[in-house]
This record gives sequence, structure tokens and C-alpha cells, in this order.
Amino acid sequence: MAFLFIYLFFRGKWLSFLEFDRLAWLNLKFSPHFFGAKFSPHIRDPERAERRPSPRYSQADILVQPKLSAAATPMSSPSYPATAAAVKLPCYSPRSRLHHSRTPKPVVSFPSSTPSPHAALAVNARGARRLVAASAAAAGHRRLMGSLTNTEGLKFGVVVARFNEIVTNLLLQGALETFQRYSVKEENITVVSVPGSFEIPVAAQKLGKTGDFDAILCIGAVIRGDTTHYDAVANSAASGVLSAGLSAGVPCVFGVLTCDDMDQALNRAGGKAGNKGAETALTAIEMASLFRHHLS
Ligand SMILES: Nc1c(NC[C@H](O)[C@H](O)[C@H](O)CO)[nH]c(=O)[nH]c1=O
Ligand SMILES: CC(=O)[C@@H](O)COP(=O)(O)O
Repeated sequence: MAFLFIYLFFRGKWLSFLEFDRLAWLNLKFSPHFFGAKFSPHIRDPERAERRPSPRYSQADILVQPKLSAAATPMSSPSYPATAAAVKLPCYSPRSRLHHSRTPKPVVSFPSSTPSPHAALAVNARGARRLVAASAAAAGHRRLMGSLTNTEGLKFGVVVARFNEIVTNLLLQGALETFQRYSVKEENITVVSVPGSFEIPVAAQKLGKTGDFDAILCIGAVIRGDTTHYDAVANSAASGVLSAGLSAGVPCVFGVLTCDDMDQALNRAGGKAGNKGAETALTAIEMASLFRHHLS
């Protein structure tokens, strides 16, 4: 009896009439939805996922996701690829072989040529799980990505607002330290000071159009006051930096804090929430390298 039980259990027949088979349960147990993406054996061991029963999925099942949600991204750094493929595979429960309309259980498989697959989880409104592989599933594509290590010869403009200088000086310091850490030469960095964040975009555009810079880093701190002035300045700075980059054809990186109070701002200028100046300097390096080496 015990052997029969074990046999049925491991054949996946156990309780299949209740739609609760061993594989379905294992899938749930090991699902990243349950324990967080980094504990998922399918993610940790892509080859294991590869070895699972051959799925019946077509190219149409591979959804290219332009963006990973921050919460679901195991490594959310500018240096990780933004493209991802979500692969839908069929459910392995015995019942589902008869009822293909059931929501498929997701497993990601990575091509063996994928150098370092990063995976993340996307959960839709119904709670159906879908694994998102940050490395594209299709082989043979070209992936262009800036490098953080090959910074030789890259030139940067930094536009920094003096308004809320106590904050922007810290952001600038973080950015300059990052440039130094990533071997950007001091003589390749030009810092332009402007009165406030509202003035950043026009200066960024002007710098970009000189053609002398690979990227422009824009630094400012907009802190909410009593009136709606905050919204005007914050929105103008954001859309202005975007337009500057688009019109100059040079990456203009948004390192402008938009905070409710000074505490929030200081926390992001070297306090407990890191230094956004340093973070955005990394983005500037990656974008500069991307444009210099791949998109020019
Ligand atoms: N309130 C903040 C400003 N305001 C100043 C504007 O940016 C601008 O200089 C002025 O309106 C003249 O055009 N700037 C910030 O950077 N941060 C603020 O919180
Ligand atoms: C965002 C600002 O410009 C801010 O200093 C304005 O403060 P207030 O709204 O109190 O005038």
C-alpha cells in the first residue's frame, strides 16, 4: 500500500482528480511568487528549467517585455538589460493535458549560449505567475549595451543647479566620485552651474549640441513648498531634460531630486537612500558608452 502510494505520488497521479497534483504543488512551492525570485530553482538553475518536459510553445508565447518592474527585478541596476522575454509554458498537471485552456504554469528556459541569465517575476492581476527572463530567449539577436568599464575617452557635461545647494553639492560630489571610480578622467568632465533646476534643460541642450560630450548629467533638487511652484519646476525640469537629450541627440540623464521635504532630499544625497548623483553618473557612463561604441 505504501509503495503504491509512493508510486502514485511520484508519477504525479496523486489527487489529480482534485486538480492538485505533485507537479502543480511543487510548482507552487518553488514558485518565486512564494519565496521571492532568487529562491526559485528555475531561476537559479536555468539548466534545470531546460531539462523539464518539452513544452508546446510557439514564438507567439514569447512576450517581449520592455521593462522589468523594480520590485520584481532581482538586480535593479542601470547595468542590467531592460529587455526581457516572458515565456509561457503549458501546465504539467495530468488534468491540464486534457484542458489546455487552463492558465499555463510558467517555467523559463534559457538558451545555453546565454551568458548570465537574470530572471524576474511578473504577476498579473489574477495572480497567474509568469517568469520573465531578462536574457532574450531567442538566439542570434544582437544586443547593444554600454559598458561601465570601458570609459576611455568618454566626455561628460554635468549641469548642476545651485538652488538647494546643500543637497546639490552632495549629489555632485557623489557623481564626481563615481566618475573617478570608473576611470573617467577629470579633464573629460565639464561642470556647468545654473541658478535652479528650471534652468538645467537649456544648458544641457546647449552643451549637447556642441558635440563635445558623450552624455550630460543633470543635477538638481526640487523640494516642495507651500504653493504649486514645485510642480511647475519639477515637471519642467523632467520634460526639459528629456527634450534636451532628444533635440541634441546626446543622452541627458535626469539626476534631479523631486522631494516632499529636505529630509527626503538629504536621504537621497548620500543619506540612507544612497546618493542619486552617484547612481545617475553610472547611468550617464553606460549611455555615453552605448552611444559612443554602438549608436554613433
Ligand atoms: N524651488 C526650487 C527651484 N526654483 C527655482 C527655479 O528652478 C528657477 O531657478 C526660478 O524659477 C527662475 O527661473 N529650483 C530648484 O532647483 N529647486 C527648487 O526647489
Ligand atoms: C519648488 C520651489 O520653488 C519652492 O521653493 C517654492 O516654494 P513655495 O511653493 O512655498 O513658494
